[in-house]
Parts: sequence; C-alpha cells; structure tokens
Amino acid sequence: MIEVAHLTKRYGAKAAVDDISFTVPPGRVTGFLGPNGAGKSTTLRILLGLDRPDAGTALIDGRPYRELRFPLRRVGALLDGAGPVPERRAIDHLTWIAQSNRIPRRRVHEVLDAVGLGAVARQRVKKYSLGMGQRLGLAAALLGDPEILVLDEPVNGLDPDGIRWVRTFLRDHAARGRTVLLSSHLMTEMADTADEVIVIARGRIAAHGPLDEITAGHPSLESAFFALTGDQGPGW
Ligand SMILES: Nc1ncnc2c1ncn2[C@@H]1O[C@H](COP(=O)(O)OP(=O)(O)OP(=O)(O)O)[C@@H](O)[C@H]1O
Repeated sequence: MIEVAHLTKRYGAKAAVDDISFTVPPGRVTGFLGPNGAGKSTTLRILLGLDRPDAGTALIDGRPYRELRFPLRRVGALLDGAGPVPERRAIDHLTWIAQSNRIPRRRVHEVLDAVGLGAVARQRVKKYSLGMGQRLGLAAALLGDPEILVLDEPVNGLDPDGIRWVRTFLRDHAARGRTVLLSSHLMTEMADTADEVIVIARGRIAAHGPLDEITAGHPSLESAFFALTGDQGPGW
C-alpha cells in the first residue's frame, strides 16, 4: 500500500506539489496522469526517497522509503534518467544491484528472460536501443520480486510488442494482489491498463477514482483529462 498524505514540495515560491493526498491500493493498476510540470515526478521522487518533502508524508507499507531495510524487495521502480553506466554489460548491471540488495543471482537471469533480454544480456548497455534500455530498467525494477511497482513512463521507447508485454505484465502483477502505480502520457495506453486513475494538475489532485468514473460523460480518457486539467494540449 502506498499512502501519500498532505504532501507539499516547494521550489522557491512555487509549490510543485501542494498538499496532495491519495492512497494506492493493492490488487489494482493505478494510473498517475497530469500535464507537463503537474508534479508527477516530484511526487514519485519523494515517494522513492530521492527528494524530501517540505510537509506531509509519502509512505510505503507505513514507512518512508529510506527506512525500508531492503527497498528493492518491497518496491520496484523505474524513473526517468536513472539508467545504468553505459560501459557496463546488462547482466553485470543487474548482478551488482542484486548483490547490494541480497537478491539471489538466479533472479538476474529470470528477469532478463522475463523482459526478453536473455539473448543480449552480455552486451554493453551503450549498444542498447531505447526500447532495450527501457526493458533493462524494468528488469531492474523486477529483480527483488517486489509487491509494489512504481513506474514513470514505462512504455517510453517500446515497440507495440513491448507495450503489450508491459500492459499484460502490470495487469498480471495487480491481479496477483500486488500494487502498481504507473505514470504515463499515453492516454489510450493508460485507458487499456489502469483500473484507477489519479489526475494531478498544477500540484493538486484534480480527480481520483475508478477509470470508468473518471471517464463517465466523456468519449475517452483523453477528453476527460483535458476537461479535468483545463489543459488544451499545447506542449503536452
Ligand atoms: N529541481 C527543481 N528545481 C526547481 N523547480 C523544479 C524542480 N523540479 C521540479 N520543478 C518544478 O516543479 C513543477 C513540477 O515538476 P514535475 O517534474 O514534478 O512535473 P511532472 O508532472 O513530472 O512533469 P513532466 O510530465 O513534464 O515530467 C514544475 O513546475 C517544475 O518546473
């Protein structure tokens, strides 16, 4: 369970996140949607202990991320810009993460196979395409077989096969009673994947509820999104 309560983060005079509260329950895929600059990454960074809030809390199973003993065994995360050293081979990158979290070595092979990188595991990461890099990020998130997945734009750079694989994987993960928090800009993808949707705009929660409630009265999630955020699209 993820619990965010009265979370606030300011940069100078501006609140990137302004007193937001929400919970992300197990057994569901929860989508986190918002226009550029809405506060999604700020929220996810605080949740994952990469930034500190000015007020409020963001808890994972009742604790801040930094207090989890072996965090990768509780939460798997994929965030923008948190890539591996390009010179490193994919298998070495994952082995290093596994060792530092006391995750058995066999998991490295399991997750490489699971994301379809088994055959290219010994290649250096700098030779990887964008989509392969994204799969490697997912493999790292899955290493600890975590209950909770927090994924920022996980289908970025993936081809249709990869997108379908991620969607199926996340739906299965939730169907097994696990927790998935997923940010994406791709409305149709979100509409196909999420059970619940949290819409954030200008640092505040604009809507939170089951997908069918959020889209009720709108032809699509995209049109509901524009109505909720007042965003007409430019630059988005
Ligand atoms: N380190 C920082 N210093 C100053 N301002 C920041 C910093 N990080 C974020 N902000 C500002 O906080 C606001 C929220 O940014 P954030 O990156 O959380 O939005 P986002 O919803 O993730 O957007 P995007 O979809 O573009 O990634 C923006 O106005 C951004 O400019």
